[in-house]
Amino acid sequence: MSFGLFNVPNPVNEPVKEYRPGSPERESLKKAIQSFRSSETDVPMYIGGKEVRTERKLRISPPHDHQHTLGYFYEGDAEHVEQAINAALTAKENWAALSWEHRASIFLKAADLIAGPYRARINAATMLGQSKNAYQAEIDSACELIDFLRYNVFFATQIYQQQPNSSAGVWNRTEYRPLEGFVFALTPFNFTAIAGNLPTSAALMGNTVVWKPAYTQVLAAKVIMEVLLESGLPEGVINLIYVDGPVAGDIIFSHPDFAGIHFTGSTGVFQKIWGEIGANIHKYKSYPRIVGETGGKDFVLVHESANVDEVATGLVRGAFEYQGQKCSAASRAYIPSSLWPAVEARIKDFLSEIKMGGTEDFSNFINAVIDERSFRKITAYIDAAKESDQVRIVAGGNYDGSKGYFIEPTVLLVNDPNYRTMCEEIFGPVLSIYVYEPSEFDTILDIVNNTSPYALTGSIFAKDRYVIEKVSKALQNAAGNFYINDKPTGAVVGQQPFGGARASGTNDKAGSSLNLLRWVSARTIKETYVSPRHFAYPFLQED
Ligand SMILES: NC(=O)c1ccc[n+]([C@@H]2O[C@H](COP(=O)([O-])OP(=O)(O)OC[C@H]3O[C@@H](n4cnc5c(N)ncnc54)[C@H](O)[C@@H]3O)[C@@H](O)[C@H]2O)c1
Ligand SMILES: N[C@@H](CCC=O)C(=O)O
Repeated sequence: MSFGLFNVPNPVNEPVKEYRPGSPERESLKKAIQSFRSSETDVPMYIGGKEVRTERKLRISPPHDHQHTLGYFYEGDAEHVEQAINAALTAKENWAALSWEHRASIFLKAADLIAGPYRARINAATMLGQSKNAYQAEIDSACELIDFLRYNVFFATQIYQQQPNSSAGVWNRTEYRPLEGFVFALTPFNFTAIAGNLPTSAALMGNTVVWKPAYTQVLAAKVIMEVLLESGLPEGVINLIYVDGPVAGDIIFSHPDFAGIHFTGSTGVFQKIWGEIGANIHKYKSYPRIVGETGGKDFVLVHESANVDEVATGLVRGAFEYQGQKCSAASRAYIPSSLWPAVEARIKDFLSEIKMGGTEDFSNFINAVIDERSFRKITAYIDAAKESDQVRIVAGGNYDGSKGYFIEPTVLLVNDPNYRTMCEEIFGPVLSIYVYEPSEFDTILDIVNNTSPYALTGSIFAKDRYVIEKVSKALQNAAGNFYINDKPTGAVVGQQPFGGARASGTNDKAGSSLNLLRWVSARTIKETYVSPRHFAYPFLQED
């Protein structure tokens, strides 16, 4: 019960710490890394507030040092999926009835815990478990997750404040109920912030959740759960299970109380899930909300008026930060022949300065790709490019999976703008470049627009304002996040709401009120103060 219309603290983006040598944040991060490396972390499932362990213990290892054991997690089966659904449904009534400010307080506290006492621990878990360097981990698992938690509370209040007009004698109200049933959060390996945001955004709006992360992200997922429990999240509100995706899907997508899926991952998996939900539609009590942000083939279009250093920097950061394992990564670039020799030289300069290795050595910019499956998939593209007479390897091209899954940042120059690495999502450190004649610029716009089924992110580098406007219009549907004179990655919560269209997802913009709206079902209430007491209209009376 609330006796006040409360204002929430105004959110501001969490400042990114720099981890310079000698800084206190660097020291505490190194200690947290050492602590994870020197012991084996036990990673149970969390169902109905209880830690659940099974006979099936699976090893967790750093992608950059796959022989080392960081700990073990416990794989569940169909029974654990059922238990998690039941726990979510049991918790639903009390959670949905809790005043919004108390729900909000739990997530605001979680943000403060990550900003403070858990910062080093969640960053270290992400660095070791997902092979992200300190700076990339700080941006993701600390700052972006903190921002999601704080901004979502603010956006929730904006939604609750949206109320209808009322004419005389009437009070109209809208209440934003949680969905009936439970929400399934299915999260990817590459962003700890996304893993945290997908279950918590739905829970903030009063839903209860079954959360299944990627197996390669469970170490940081455990830290998220520790934070939520310390924040006072009641049992059963978010239930974290480690179950094979299709096993979980079979049960969840045929359950009558399935109310929605909050998904981030590959396009293929999302399309399969959408098909399953469609086939089962008659089984559900409500039409489930389907929210999915998926793959990309993100472009950088360079005009001859662009600055070479800005282009080369945007390409190297955009393509190779976190080994290119960002849905937003610059993976195809179109460069005018007039600029290409200078851009090529600058990219090679930059790449010669880049070091590759484990995340424990803070001087490494490039670390390992996530697992052996990804390593094989990415290196198969590189091997095929080496064999092809349509491709010249401009930089990189070497790899070594013996200690960790290391792949050099690789730049391919292709002579066909439809060569497969210009069209398909590789999700690794591979950038493909097509060099065009400046006179062909309009043709290139069509090619950028039509080469891939995706429409996630893209950017234009140009100084000519007429060109910038022309490209912005021509590529209006080619990207959900469009950048001018910047790399196509690095969206910040509250500043660049994130998501793509076409095959890249439902574009429900994580980190905005648009996303939170998907987790509520509005009820309109009309109250009439003096109700009519007879059916007849006044005009029926005789003159
Ligand atoms: N658009 C975005 O905002 C965004 C952000 C991050 C990642 N991504 C995309 O995610 C992908 C990389 O992440 P990933 O490799 O973890 O993705 P993925 O699709 O392999 O896995 C995502 C989740 O789905 C589960 N899953 C896999 N197959 C399943 C099935 N058949 N049924 C049910 N669940 C299943 C996985 O276990 C994981 O939890 C890339 O394609 C990337 O572009 C998109
Ligand atoms: N939001 C992130 C990408 C998340 C996908 O992997 C960015 O904008 O770079």
